[in-house]
Amino acid sequence: MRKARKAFARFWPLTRGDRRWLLLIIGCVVVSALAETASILLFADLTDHALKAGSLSAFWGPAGAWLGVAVLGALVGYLGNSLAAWTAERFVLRLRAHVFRHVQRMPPHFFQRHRRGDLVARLTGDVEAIEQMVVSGVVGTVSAAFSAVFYAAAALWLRWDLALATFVLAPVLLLTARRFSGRISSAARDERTADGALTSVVEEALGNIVLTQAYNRRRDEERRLDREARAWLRASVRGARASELYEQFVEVMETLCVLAVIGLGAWEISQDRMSLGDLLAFAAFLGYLYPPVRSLGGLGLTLTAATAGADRLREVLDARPAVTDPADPVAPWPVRGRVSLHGASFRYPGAAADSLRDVTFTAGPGELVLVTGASGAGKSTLSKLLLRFYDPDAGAVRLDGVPLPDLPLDFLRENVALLPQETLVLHGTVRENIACGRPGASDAEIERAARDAAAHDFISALPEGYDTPLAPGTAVLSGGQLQRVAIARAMLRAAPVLVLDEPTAGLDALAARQVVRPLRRLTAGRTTVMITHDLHLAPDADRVLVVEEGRLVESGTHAELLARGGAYARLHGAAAPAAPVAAVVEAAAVVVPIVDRGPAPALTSDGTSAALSRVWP
Ligand SMILES: Nc1ncnc2c1ncn2[C@@H]1O[C@H](COP(=O)(O)OP(=O)(O)OP(=O)(O)O)[C@@H](O)[C@H]1O
Repeated sequence: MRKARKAFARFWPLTRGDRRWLLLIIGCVVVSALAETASILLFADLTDHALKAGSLSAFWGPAGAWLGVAVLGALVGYLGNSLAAWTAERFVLRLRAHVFRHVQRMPPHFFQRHRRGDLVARLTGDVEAIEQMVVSGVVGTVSAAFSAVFYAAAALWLRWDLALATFVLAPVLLLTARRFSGRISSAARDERTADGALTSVVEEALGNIVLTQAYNRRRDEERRLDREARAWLRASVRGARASELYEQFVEVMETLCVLAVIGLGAWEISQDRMSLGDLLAFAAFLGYLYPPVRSLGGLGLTLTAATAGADRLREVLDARPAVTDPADPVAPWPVRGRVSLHGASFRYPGAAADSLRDVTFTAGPGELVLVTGASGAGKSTLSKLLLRFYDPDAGAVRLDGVPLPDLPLDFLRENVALLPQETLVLHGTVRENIACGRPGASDAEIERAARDAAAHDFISALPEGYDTPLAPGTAVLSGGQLQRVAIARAMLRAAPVLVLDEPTAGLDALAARQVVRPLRRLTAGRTTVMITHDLHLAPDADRVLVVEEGRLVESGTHAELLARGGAYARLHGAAAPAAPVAAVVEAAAVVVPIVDRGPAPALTSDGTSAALSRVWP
């Protein structure tokens, strides 16, 4: 119960703005309960004066009043119930937006540690479970409490001694509900967790469909789904059984009570101490009294089920973003594009070792700095510090000499553009995918960016041109074409600083070559930090930095570092076998005009023969 109170206190503030509607709903509930009480009393009147006496003239008065009360009750009930549904859905909308806003600010490692499907389940099922507690729960409890009080008062007014005799049932109902709530709560928690796991399996299997089909993993995925579905089934059946057992127990108790009332009533009538109308009205009040008492008893059950959802949402909401906007930000200025790291060290939360150690370097306006190193050396981590996905644990990262934590995040990311390793596609047309670099850009600007990115020709050749719809995971464009769309997006952004994370990764030699020229155009005149294994771009760089196990071990031009014969020379030597092929492709491209021939083929084992076969078909 303490947990439920805590969960309630956490989410109740989100009803701000709707509380007057909640009051109105409760008002409607009270009027409805009053109308119901009045109609039962009118029914008693009709029984005693019209039915028993067989008098039609005694019928019209109470019948008219009953109809009036019924119509009023119906109108108010309709208004209250519609308002309640509207308020509940608004709450769900607001809570989901709140959680989504929070999740969107989470650092990259959060998404590596939470399964996507589980996050989806939290944003859907768990959000609704909390609504059951906070909005429907409050309305339900208040209305049940009011109804119970009215019907109990009416029963007491009719025959207080009979009423008291039947009220002994209430504590029995409440105690039973308490006993059941533990069982239902644990089943609800298991069900919510299983729901998250189930969504994750479906999401992961569909996301990996190529791997699943190519490696005949369909049976394994089906087995995984079956395992999670069975866990869900077990929890859900366990919960349903406990609820059903409780319901049926209450049902039997109520029957016992009604029988007792009829027995006592028959005896009272035989002694002439009660009229038939009064007995029927009394039985009706009891009949009306049980559902609200039952729902008050069941409130604990709803609360425990909702608490399970609240726990899962709290876990997400309590995760703190790695970085936040400064309380007192530096005023924006026209950025020149000098980025620097000063003794920066960084360890991912929960990791055993530093991913970057004491890294210092500066990239001046217009410079191209290439960062290379073995896999896992810490290159991508460097890009995360430059974009301020994380702050370093020691040292500082600066833009034009200003520490990044002093800048508004939006301003920083307007001025430092990232071209990430994976080509990211938004749900929208090709035009919208480019325009998101600078919302509000004109069609002419979008087309100019596409031309500069060598993307205009293949976009125009698409059946719907710039209006071709794209979506994450769809294969309308090849990897190289998508990369050029991403370059066009970055062109449009026109940020003074660019961070390119492996811009040619995952592309075959020909596709890689097709993005080199657009990349050169993109980086011209901007400060560029290019993270890459592809050392063919190194001679173009003003400086090459070599990272090894999180440390900056070498810095200099391509020629200087080769002459030094150190880490860079070793990396260059390791990359050497690919060089002649790339050179051949480059040379061939001068003779054979490069045209887009549809999606790039998958990389061959040596990453080269596919490219060659496309140049010399
Ligand atoms: N979320 C994370 N939590 C813990 N450790 C991480 C996380 N992300 C990366 N690391 C670790 O940090 C180190 C540097 O990783 P990083 O991705 O920066 O390497 P990289 O040089 O870009 O590698 P690659 O060239 O393969 O992309 C690695 O040892 C990696 O295991």
